[in-house]
Amino acid sequence: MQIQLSAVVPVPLRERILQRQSDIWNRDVTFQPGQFIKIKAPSGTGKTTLVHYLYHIRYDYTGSISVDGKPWQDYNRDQLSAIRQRQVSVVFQDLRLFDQLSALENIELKRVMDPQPYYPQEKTLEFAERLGVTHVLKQSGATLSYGERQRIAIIRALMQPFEWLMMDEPFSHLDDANADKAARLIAEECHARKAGFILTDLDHDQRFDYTVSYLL
Ligand SMILES: Nc1ncnc2c1ncn2[C@@H]1O[C@H](COP(=O)(O)OP(=O)(O)OP(=O)(O)O)[C@@H](O)[C@H]1O
Repeated sequence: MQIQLSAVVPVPLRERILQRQSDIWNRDVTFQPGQFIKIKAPSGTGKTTLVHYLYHIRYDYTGSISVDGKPWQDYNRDQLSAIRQRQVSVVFQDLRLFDQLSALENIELKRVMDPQPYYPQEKTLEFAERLGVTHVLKQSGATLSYGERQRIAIIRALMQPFEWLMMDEPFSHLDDANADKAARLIAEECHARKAGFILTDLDHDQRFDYTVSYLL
């Protein structure tokens, strides 16, 4: 799945963005299948905005974003839902866990609604063990620490099929050892599926072997 950005400029940020250099905003950029893409973005330059545009849950921009040659706007609701079920997985900066569900239920929610789940439930337990969150699986989302929430959201994203995995500052509340463990797992899963990976971060993340690095 190829993603093409053509002269994308967020409407609310137009003035600010056009005053500075960016490798992404107002440029023509193509993300090729399987690429590992680093997007370094100083605070407030629109990192989260970009991830929302790429997942097509926000559309207040000029220019266009095309997926396999077709603008996001031309996909209907069923097609978008199928893409989010099987082709694009995301970890938002605000993680979007349900407070009233347990950590395990949060991970399982999307998988159990999938008629052809990509992985069996045992995989959740294996990933939780690898990321050191087995002991919190029964805890409610509301009681998890932020670092635990990040690891649960990462596991949830890995449990579904994807051709692109997008993560918005996924390690911001993890210490180096835990971030390294999560990065190893993410890289393994992306490579096994020949999937592309897009990571946005404030700094120069060095945990992945990136194909290309952009400044937002
Ligand atoms: N709908 C909107 N209307 C006006 N301004 C907005 C809107 N959405 C976002 N902004 C502004 O756009 C800028 C970029 O927001 P965004 O959340 O994408 O930043 P970010 O780069 O992810 O920042 P951070 O690193 O702080 O998370 C911010 O200054 C924000 O206040």
